[in-house]
Amino acid sequence: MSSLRHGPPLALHGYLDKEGRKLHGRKTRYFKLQDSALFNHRRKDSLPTWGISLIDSRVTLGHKGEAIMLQLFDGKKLALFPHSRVDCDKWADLLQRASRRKIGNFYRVTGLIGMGSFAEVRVGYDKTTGEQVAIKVMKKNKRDTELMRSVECEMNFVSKCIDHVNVVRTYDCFDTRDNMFLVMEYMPGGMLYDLLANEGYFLERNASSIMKDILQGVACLHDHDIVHRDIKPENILAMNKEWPLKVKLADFGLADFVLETSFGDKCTNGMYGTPFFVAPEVIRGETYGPAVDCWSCGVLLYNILSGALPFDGNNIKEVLRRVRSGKYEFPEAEWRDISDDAKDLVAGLLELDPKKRLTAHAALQHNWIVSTELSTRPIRNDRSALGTQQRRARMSSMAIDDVKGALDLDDDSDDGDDGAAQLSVEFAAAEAQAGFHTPSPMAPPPQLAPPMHSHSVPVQHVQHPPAFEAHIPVAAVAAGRQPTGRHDSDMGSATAAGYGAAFGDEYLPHQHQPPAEPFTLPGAAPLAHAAGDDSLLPSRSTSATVDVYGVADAGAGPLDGVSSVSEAVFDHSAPLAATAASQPVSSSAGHHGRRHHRRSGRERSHRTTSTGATAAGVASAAVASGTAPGVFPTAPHGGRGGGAGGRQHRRKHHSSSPTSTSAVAAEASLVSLNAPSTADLAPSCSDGGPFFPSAAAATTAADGADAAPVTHNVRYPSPGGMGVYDFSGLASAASVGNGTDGGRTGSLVSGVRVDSTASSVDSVALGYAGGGGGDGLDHHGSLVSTAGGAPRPLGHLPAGLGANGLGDGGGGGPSVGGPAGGGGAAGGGGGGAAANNPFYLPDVFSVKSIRAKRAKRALARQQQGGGGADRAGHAKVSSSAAKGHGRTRGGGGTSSAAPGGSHRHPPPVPST
Ligand SMILES: Nc1ncnc2c1ncn2[C@@H]1O[C@H](COP(=O)(O)OP(=O)(O)OP(=O)(O)O)[C@@H](O)[C@H]1O
Repeated sequence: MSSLRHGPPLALHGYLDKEGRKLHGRKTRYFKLQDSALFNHRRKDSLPTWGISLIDSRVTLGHKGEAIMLQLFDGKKLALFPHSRVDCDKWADLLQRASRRKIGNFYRVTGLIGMGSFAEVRVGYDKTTGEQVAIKVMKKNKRDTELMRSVECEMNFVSKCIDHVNVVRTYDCFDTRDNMFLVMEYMPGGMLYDLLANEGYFLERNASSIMKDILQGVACLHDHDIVHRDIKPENILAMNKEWPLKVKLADFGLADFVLETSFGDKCTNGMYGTPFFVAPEVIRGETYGPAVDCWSCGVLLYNILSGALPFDGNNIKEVLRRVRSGKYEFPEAEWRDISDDAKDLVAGLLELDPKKRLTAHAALQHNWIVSTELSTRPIRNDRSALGTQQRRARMSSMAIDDVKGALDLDDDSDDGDDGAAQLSVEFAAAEAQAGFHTPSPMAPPPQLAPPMHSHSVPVQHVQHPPAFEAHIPVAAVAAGRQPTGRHDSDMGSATAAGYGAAFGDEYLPHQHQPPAEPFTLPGAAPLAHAAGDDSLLPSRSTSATVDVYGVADAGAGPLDGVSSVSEAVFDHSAPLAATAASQPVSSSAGHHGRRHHRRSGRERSHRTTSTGATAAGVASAAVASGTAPGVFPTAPHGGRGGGAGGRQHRRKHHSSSPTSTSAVAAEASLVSLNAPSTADLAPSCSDGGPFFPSAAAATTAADGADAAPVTHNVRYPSPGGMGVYDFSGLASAASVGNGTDGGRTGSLVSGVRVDSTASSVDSVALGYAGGGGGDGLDHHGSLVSTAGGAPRPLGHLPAGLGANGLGDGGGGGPSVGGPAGGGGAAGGGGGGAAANNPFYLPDVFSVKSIRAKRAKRALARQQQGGGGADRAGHAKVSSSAAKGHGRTRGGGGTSSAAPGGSHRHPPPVPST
């Protein structure tokens, strides 16, 4: 019996007759019900010819109880004839249940917590109990084998319903045609490593209790014959933020079941893992068992205690070679304060021979774990490198200095391993997947990303010293009403599109409802300013810079859902707010946004390198300031980033929709703001923190028209309020674009840079929809919106790693190019790569020769300065591809987003 709250995903397979649409003749087809999706196969073992979502469909019995009549939410009908009465009842029952398996019936979703390589995670609430939950949304892409495998793994794991205090619980699973939703226990503490990174010093006692939690979780999995295979910092989450920390294992995207062999071993195979943490037997290509997790625990323990990694290197090849050798040291500088017991446990876990390695249960009995008298000597090692940003930046900077060398690992003299040839190819795949690249010798080193907002807090209104130019990235939440006028009553706001971001088609309600009134949050004064429209700019006497980043993102109730999306740093926000308050919020944003967007569409090809007044095409955005996060639904059809592609798509499928055209306008009519914290924005911010050198701006229009280097002297307060990030040289480009992709529109809400000193829109700055595919219509005609990547100030991305993409082939981010041209440039070409995200590196690698080939190609393309790679490491979009994509029109300005490739082709709508 399933312990999932709303039952396990539904499943039923079998032959049914289907009535033809035209001739009313019947055909026998093999149908597979997969939770709320129904797939039609010609034969049992053939691939599906189409799939439909059953959510909100009507299921009735017809033909004297021998037929099942399906009326899909969009009115289409389908008649199915099971081959027996019993079958008919069974199918009818399950299809009816499937029609109600909409996650939105049970959970309410709010903000974005964070994004991984294959999924995004959102906060939500159980509608019945009000309990906070985390919802992992995995957008399926059948052609992305890595992704699908990950989905399957998670599903398999869910079926086991592990209930252990050190394993993140899975409460529910909804498997729809396009997405899989995992409802999990919410872990408010976030990633363990982020907490540790802030620890000035550390006691062994603390480390021991953390390790005990981890080992207990691992032991539980092993008891259930599950091997996690991806134990790494990202996958250890904390319940709380204060000592004593309680931590749990999360993320079963690589988990597998071990099977008993005739020798009595329990093992599995497949080369999966994360380079620093992977066990040597995995790299050797052997079959392996649960011991691989123990090895990873050893790496974690070493890392937690010393702040360093036992197997490190300048590139992945080097790292893996060291892992394989199993040789590591306890350098005196880092280990002098650490007890022998601790070292002994590390050594037991980092035993090269898996048979001699400590098991999780044995490790739990180790003296260092059970002892109550551990050393109380403070360990003062620098753990700042453990922080997520630092680790990701590190990963992204791990360039392959010698690509060929990496490919020829088997030539290494110290490495006589037979599997090396195979591995060498895998390295390439791994590196390509991880977005590794070969930097140009001229390129400055990649820089850390500015503060992110995985766990965000409400915006605070603060003042900065007048002399100080502040950079204000603001997420423009793509939201608004759906083109069809549908509205989710449950949301109580016009944020349906935002919801779509998280829930795709299945979440969006299909009833017609009167549109909601725009609302304003208490304490937040909205400013609507249309990009490029000087008349709407606030007049300020002091120098200030406002950058608005747009992100297609999920919204939710009035306050929910916004605080997690964005970040804002305000300079002189009071006058801004004052001006804002006087602006006609409701429609101006949308109106101007549309107008500009259209204009941009026409003018796009005429744009030149001019950086002034290039805001056209930018989603009009409302900027809020105040003490609360603000959401400002404004335009009637607001909240859509980009537009042209969407419009075309809509025309194609929904030409009758009266609002369809206007709905596509580039309107970021909602804006949410939030800042890291009050302290983060404190006026006392001063130099002393990380300070990055200028990077040469490199912006290139996607259509090859423009290059718009803009030098900003922008500084950005660091999250700790300790210093500033310098975004001098931040490349900026007007960049709004859509990529249509097989019927999905990847749209991009763009950003605006307003420089009030000049009293004009100085340039449009690089919003990005995070490559998330942005908004679009699914094949149901529902507005869907892939949550975009979080807004990030750009400019320091390594070449070729432009877009902050995580989505599914949407617009990709128009990126602002990194320092060194190449694919990452400004929405130009590679910038539009769907998911080439240096900060969310898919650091998983696998043995797949086909992928390796692709990776090789990707590398080759990257070397040529072409497109980036999608999240699976496929080379996707090159400049030329961007130019030539017929259905993609960037929003204009100095660049447009690349088309976002062709990730997603929804299955055809069935002929009914
Ligand atoms: N149950 C949860 N509660 C709170 N936050 C969570 C939960 N699960 C995941 N997160 C957060 O969501 C973000 C994305 O998680 P996810 O597991 O998708 O990716 P990841 O582990 O960062 O990367 P990868 O996909 O490569 O494993 C991370 O910041 C993670 O801390």
